[in-house]
Amino acid sequence: MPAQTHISKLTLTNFRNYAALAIDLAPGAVVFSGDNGAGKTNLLEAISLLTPGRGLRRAPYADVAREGGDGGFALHARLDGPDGQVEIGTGISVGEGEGGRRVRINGATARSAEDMLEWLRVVWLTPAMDALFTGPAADRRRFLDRLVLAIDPGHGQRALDYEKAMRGRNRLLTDGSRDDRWFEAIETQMAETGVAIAAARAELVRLLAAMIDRLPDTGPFPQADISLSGDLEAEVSSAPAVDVEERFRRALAGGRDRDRAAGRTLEGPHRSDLLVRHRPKAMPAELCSTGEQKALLVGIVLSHARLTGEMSGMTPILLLDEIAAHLDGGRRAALFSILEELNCQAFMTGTDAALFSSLMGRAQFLTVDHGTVGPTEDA
Ligand SMILES: Nc1ncnc2c1ncn2[C@@H]1O[C@H](COP(=O)(O)OP(=O)(O)OP(=O)(O)O)[C@@H](O)[C@H]1O
Repeated sequence: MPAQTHISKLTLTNFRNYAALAIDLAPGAVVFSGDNGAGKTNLLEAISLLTPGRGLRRAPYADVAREGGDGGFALHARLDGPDGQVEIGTGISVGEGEGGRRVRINGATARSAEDMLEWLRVVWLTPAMDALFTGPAADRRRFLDRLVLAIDPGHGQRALDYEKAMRGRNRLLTDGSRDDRWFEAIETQMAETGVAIAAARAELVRLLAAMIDRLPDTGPFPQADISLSGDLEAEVSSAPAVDVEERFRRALAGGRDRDRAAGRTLEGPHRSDLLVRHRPKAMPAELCSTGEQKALLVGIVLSHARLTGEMSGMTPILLLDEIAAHLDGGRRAALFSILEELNCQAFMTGTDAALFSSLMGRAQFLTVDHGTVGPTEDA
């Protein structure tokens, strides 16, 4: 079993509705309760920004800096892990723009945000993800690419590199460029990164499917069958990557006229989709009821947490926003016992602490009240 990593102290400065906050946190389950708009999700968002990317709301940094503050914000966590304590911090300073996020680890400036993954993994589930199965494929690709970080911390950068190259190609297409050498250079890069993306996704799906199989088949969180729709993802599972790269590069070169007419690149990993089926019902997830979709998603996210722990050797921090509201009593109890088995620090939010009453004595209960956080009185 992976060693537990948990946040023992969290500090927020000028972040959302918090001017200055410092809270001590216990390992295991932590329940944030409070009124609507009190700042519960903001706390989870702060923790989610201790990983690369834009956090669980994908908000511009200008939005997360406190209104009425100086335009900057800072987040800081003390982690207790298998190798002792580590301090990680991030934020932007006054006057720095969107690209100005800094990361510090034990006081030293990190090379990139990816360095945080060496110390901390964060897995989240928010109400915004309720539309994952019915919403646009782009959301599922983004979800999938975040899952891949469990097995490959370099995946985020690779996805950015591919996007950048593809935008360059799309510009050539819409400009009507016939500069074959430019096209070749960009397409070679797209083939290389695109196939690496497809290979990482295919591997993630293979490993995650094995974790999902470990969910009890009659349990409250049904097993899902997951697969990928993309040609590249299918090809890399059965052919050497160099061959797939060459095939993709030729397809891009041969597809220039078609893509010129469309005004964009029509083939590549930016078009593939994560397909999810409810196994017991043998039905596509998007046709399931709202509650069934939520239960499927919880199963996938918990399986992903388990995979992250096994691959990285440290337990991820789980952020489960408004989780209790969506689950009946039986499912809540099942969730709590899986969380205990996973041995993760798990932050859960809700307007009503009573929904978590079965965790009494086994969790830290904190009340969030518009910029302050303190122990929940009747917990
Ligand atoms: N940049 C900001 N500066 C100051 N306050 C902000 C900023 N961004 C958001 N807020 C405030 O934060 C509050 C929302 O916090 P949050 O979304 O964490 O609430 P919540 O407790 O999760 O509520 P709910 O139960 O309704 O989901 C709102 O009152 C909002 O006005």
